[in-house]
Amino acid sequence: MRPRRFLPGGPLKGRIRVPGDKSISHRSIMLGALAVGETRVTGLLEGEDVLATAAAMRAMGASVERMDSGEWIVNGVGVGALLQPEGALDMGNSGTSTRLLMGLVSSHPINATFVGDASLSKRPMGRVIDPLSSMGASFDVSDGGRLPLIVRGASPAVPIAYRLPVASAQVKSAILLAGLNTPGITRVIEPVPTRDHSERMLRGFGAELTVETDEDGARVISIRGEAELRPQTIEVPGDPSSAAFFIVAALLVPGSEVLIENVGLNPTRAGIVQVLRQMGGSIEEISPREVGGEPVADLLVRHSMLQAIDIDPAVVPSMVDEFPALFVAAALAEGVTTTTGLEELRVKESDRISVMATALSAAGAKVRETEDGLVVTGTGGEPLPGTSGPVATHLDHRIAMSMAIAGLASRSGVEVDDTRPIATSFPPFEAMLEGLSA
Ligand SMILES: O=C(O)C1=C[C@@H](OP(=O)(O)O)[C@@H](O)[C@H](O)C1
Ligand SMILES: C=C(OP(=O)(O)O)C(=O)O
Repeated sequence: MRPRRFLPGGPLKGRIRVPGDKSISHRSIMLGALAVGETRVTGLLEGEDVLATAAAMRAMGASVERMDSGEWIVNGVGVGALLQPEGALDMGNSGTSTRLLMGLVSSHPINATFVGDASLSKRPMGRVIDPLSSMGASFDVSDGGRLPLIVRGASPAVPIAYRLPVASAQVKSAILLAGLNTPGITRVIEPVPTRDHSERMLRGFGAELTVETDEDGARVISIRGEAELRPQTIEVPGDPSSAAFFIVAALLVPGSEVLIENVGLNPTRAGIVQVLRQMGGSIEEISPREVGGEPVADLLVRHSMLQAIDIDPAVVPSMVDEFPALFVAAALAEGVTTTTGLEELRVKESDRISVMATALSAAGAKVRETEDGLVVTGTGGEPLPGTSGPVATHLDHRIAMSMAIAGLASRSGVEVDDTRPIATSFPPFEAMLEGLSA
């Protein structure tokens, strides 16, 4: 364990550029590995989760290399040509790697064993096993539907039309990726829209993919297999989920003014910006532009007095990973912030509702846990008292970073029990924080 106490240290000032988007980075490597020829990726997130995806694609035959310039070169094998991996695929802490790769393996004539760390081994995989089984794949898995498990791919797999029972981009993407090597049309019906990077990128790589809206307003995504993907040159925009920690920190610490460059603002991801603005946060978008087929802007964030709100559950999918940071913002807002519809947070790297309730309470915040959310009574801008001992982060990077930010907005600091998991999604987080506090 690597514990650290995060202390209040005056206003945050300066400019930063957060690392590349994690969702887009995973998909760049996976799709590059399925295209014949050379895919070039700049701005790739070099976090442990994405490196787990890279290692897995190498184990299945692709070449994935980092150049000295920082650019990544992927030479793919072609859809249908993934090789039998020799050992188990170690997914580390990464749900995205696991679920999306289970989809890929499911329609290839190979078997793969998936293993992961203690956090990932508690997370539900039944949500992808069900649809992938209907496509013909079979699974050796314990009753709970958790890692470790073996996927036995089907060849040929059979196309399905599947209505998502949970709002999950990972489940959607697993099915679409399986559809790449499945003859015919594979369809995913998505009643609640989730991040659409897979759709955008599959199209960009040349797959035949359409998105329609049915009479009930659900998105119907259809992909034709067996697809042929063409290699691409990709520039990965900055990760809004990583930017969120610095947005919240700058809003909470008096006197702060921070420019965060190159932040991806895809509408299926940018809910946190919208919600913090509704709370009165000053977040200005500068030079809006397009990077790698995604809307991007620089964000100028200034300290603001936040007002509590009832958060509309309809925005949840567009900020599903940002709730731990949002809870910290709510803890210093004026009034009572209510969140609902957050059941999915309980099956992330940790149970993010209950872990944040415990951690914020330890720091002196007033929070009440409900079945599907947290009710937070804010201090009205006063710093939180701080913790006397370490708060437990349960191998969850977003809990560690959220509580680090809570420490900046406290009187005596917040001690985080383990900062190592931060490297899964945001290796330079602590260095950037120090740079802004200096
Ligand atoms: O598709 C993706 O890249 C992701 C989807 C989300 O998971 P769910 O689909 O499980 O909600 C999100 O929490 C995760 O960080 C990344
Ligand atoms: C939920 C997350 O990631 P994953 O599901 O890929 O582990 C996250 O990064 O917050």
